[in-house]
Amino acid sequence: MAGEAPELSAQERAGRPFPVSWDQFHRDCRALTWRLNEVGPFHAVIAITRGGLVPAAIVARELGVRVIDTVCIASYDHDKQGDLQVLKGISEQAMKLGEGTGKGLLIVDDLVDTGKTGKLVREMLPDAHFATVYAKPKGRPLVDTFITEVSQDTWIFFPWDTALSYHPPLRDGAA
Ligand SMILES: O=P(O)(O)OC[C@H]1O[C@H](OP(=O)(O)OP(=O)(O)O)[C@H](O)[C@@H]1O
Ligand code: HPA
Ligand SMILES: [Mg+2]
Repeated sequence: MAGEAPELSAQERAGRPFPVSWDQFHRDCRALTWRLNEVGPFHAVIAITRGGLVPAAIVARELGVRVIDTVCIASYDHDKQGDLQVLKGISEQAMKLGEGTGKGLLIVDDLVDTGKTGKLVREMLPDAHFATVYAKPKGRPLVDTFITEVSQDTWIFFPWDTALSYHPPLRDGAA
């Protein structure tokens, strides 16, 4: 409709940028593993793709878990969330390892934001342990273990989505 304000993306609504470097991400994943080590052992890691693949690899390496499965979900088109689409479910083998309910399985994702993705996976594996590296308040109640909470109006920029670029100085003309 004419004159109607354009819909803001999640990133535009999220005023604060929170850039994360590879180093920082690796450190945060290791910190997550320290906590998870007290909860396990786990039979398998279930990565929520695609963002969960990176922390899942690091966590599985640290915990000595060699069985890694994926649940493939698409929801955000860049930074706008649409309907959740399950492109691939959990494998029969991993389901068996989790006794059909996810017992002894570790679900890993990079973050929870609204919690919609996490909720869907929890419904598939109600007894699994759900871990994320970062959590925003709306999604936080869904997560069993996480490392850093950021405010709901923060947008996390992951190292695989970003590149080094010039940043102008804060003060005009200081360049
Ligand atoms: O808590 P929510 O509001 O559901 O958002 C969190 C999910 O959104 C992102 O994934 P995305 O759907 O962008 O896909 P990707 O992992 O392939 O980037 C992120 O990796 C989480 O999986
Ligand atoms: N950063 C990157 N991807 C996301 C976020 C975020 O803050 N929220 C949902 N998907
Ligand atoms: Mg994701």
